[in-house]
Amino acid sequence: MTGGPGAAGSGAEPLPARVMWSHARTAAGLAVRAAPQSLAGLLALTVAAGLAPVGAAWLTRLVLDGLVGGMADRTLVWLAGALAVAGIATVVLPMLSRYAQTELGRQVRLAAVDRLYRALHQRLRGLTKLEDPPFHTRIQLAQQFGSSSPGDLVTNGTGIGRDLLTTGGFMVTLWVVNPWLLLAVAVAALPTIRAELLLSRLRTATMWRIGHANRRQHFYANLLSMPREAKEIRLFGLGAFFRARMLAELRSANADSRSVDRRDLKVQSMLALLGAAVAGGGLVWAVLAARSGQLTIGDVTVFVAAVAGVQGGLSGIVGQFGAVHHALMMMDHFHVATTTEPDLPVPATPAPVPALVDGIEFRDVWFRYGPSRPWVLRGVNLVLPAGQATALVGLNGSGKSTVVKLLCRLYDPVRGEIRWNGVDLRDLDPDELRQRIGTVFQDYVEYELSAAENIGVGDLSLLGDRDRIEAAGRRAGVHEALTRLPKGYDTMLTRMFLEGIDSEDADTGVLLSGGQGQRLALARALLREDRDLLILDEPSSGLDAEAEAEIHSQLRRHRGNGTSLLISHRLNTVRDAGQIAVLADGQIAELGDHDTLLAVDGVYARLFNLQARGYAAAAPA
Ligand SMILES: Nc1ncnc2c1ncn2[C@@H]1O[C@H](COP(=O)(O)OP(=O)(O)OP(=O)(O)O)[C@@H](O)[C@H]1O
Repeated sequence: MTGGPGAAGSGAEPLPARVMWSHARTAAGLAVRAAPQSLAGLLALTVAAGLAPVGAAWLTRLVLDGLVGGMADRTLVWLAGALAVAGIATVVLPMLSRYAQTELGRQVRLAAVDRLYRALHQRLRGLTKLEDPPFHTRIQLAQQFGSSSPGDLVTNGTGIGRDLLTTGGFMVTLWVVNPWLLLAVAVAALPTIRAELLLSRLRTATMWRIGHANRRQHFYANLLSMPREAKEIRLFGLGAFFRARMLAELRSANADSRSVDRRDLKVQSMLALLGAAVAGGGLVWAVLAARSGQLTIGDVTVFVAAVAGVQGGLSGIVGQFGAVHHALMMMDHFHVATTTEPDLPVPATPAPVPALVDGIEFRDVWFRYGPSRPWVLRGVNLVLPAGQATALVGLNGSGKSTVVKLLCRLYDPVRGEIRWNGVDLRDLDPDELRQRIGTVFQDYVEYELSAAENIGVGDLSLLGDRDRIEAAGRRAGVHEALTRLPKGYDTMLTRMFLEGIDSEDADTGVLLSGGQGQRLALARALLREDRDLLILDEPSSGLDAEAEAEIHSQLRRHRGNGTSLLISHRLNTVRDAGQIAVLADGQIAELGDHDTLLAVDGVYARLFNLQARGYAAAAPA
């Protein structure tokens, strides 16, 4: 769904003229807002550059006819001087306008990229659309538009303006010399225009198809070059397998673009031949006409210049029109991405997010990841009381992380509601809600930033507060490890992206161990420890048993009466939680504290006893 005009459904079919115009206006609006002065300067240069060749041709004619016809020396000198100036302008003005085009293109590109990412950030506040493959391809094509097409639009758009002026001027010239030739040149240009439009559509449809192949190709290319994946790729001997898949994607993309290039070549060659035939015929006529005295020498030169000028101008216009058409079709992806309906509806005046005094209630919550996907949650009823730790346990795939994502309002329930202190999450602004939550996600991110920044991004207002960052590092049990790094907390946690530090020095960037990385993510969440809700989705799965016990006792001590949701498969780490909820078959199957659930002798008791027996069996006799 889109918010504005047009936008082809699949992204591959031609766009109606109305939509094209609308996109052209949007592009012009971008340029006007991005750099009004550069745009005004470029327009002035374009007019001058467009008319300079016509002026030079007419002056040449006057000079030549003046020479042959015995014009006064003084007038001839003036004309020759003017011709010299026009000649210089013909050479210099295109260079200046190219510079101005590039500069304006840069500024429009900046504005386009800003608009795209601002829109993505403001409209896509959940995950649904980002996880939708066709929309994701749209975003990629919109990014592609943002990085090159604004410049193309400026260059080709003003190029068309310049060539229109030049062509118009030479057409008038041809009209004066021989109207029939003007007609022949114009008619010869018509198939060119039609062919360019068709080719442009073909190119855009091909890019859409290639977009999918390119994404897969990049995925395989990354697999083959990223250190994280390298272990498995080497161990399982997957290099040749993934390389073959990558090359297959590349070959299919190549085949697609090759077929368009071939059609391009065929059509362009035919059109060039047609143009050459018209020009050649015109030249023969002009020579014969000069011989019979119908044309002067000046007429012949201006005629030759005009035929070349009109043909060059028309083919320039048509070629650039094709490029503009293509950029506007690409702009459709930009338009769709920047005007897409928000994935999380937010009321015009969202309710203020109240402090969590009572708790959070799941009321008959149903959820699935798409209309054709199976239900993950089938009527979950659960209260997370304020001031208490709730543990959520269940088998793999039972929906625990889904509950976390719903709590953070990364999706809305399909049915039912989640109430934060009595207010439906749908009535709240997701950003404000998230301000009140600290989370360690199961698939936490290790940013390619310094260790301090990796913790600091948990609360941007504390990014420069080294004391708070180190305190969080201490509580997450990662402080010692971080201080031992080559540059302490300022060490970059990457070996890939060493900007601003000594890339020659291997010690300047490091990779943390899995457990250390997890502690770092925990420290990031702990920076938000004073928030109303702390969610820990398997925060200690990578930690050794001692560290895990230590972290949980730290959390209990520091959180005190805070509200938290803990998810863990190691049930001994959640046995102290105020209540334990067991998620099974999309519902809360059991609820109570550890002792109650053991007494119930259900799923929890079975899992707990299984783990306990495992530890007992492993212990030395
Ligand atoms: N983004 C997604 N798109 C589609 N399906 C998803 C997505 N995320 C999870 N699922 C599916 O939803 C179900 C529940 O997944 P979820 O991650 O919530 O389970 P979990 O209880 O946290 O599992 P685990 O214990 O393995 O972490 C699974 O069947 C999973 O395949």
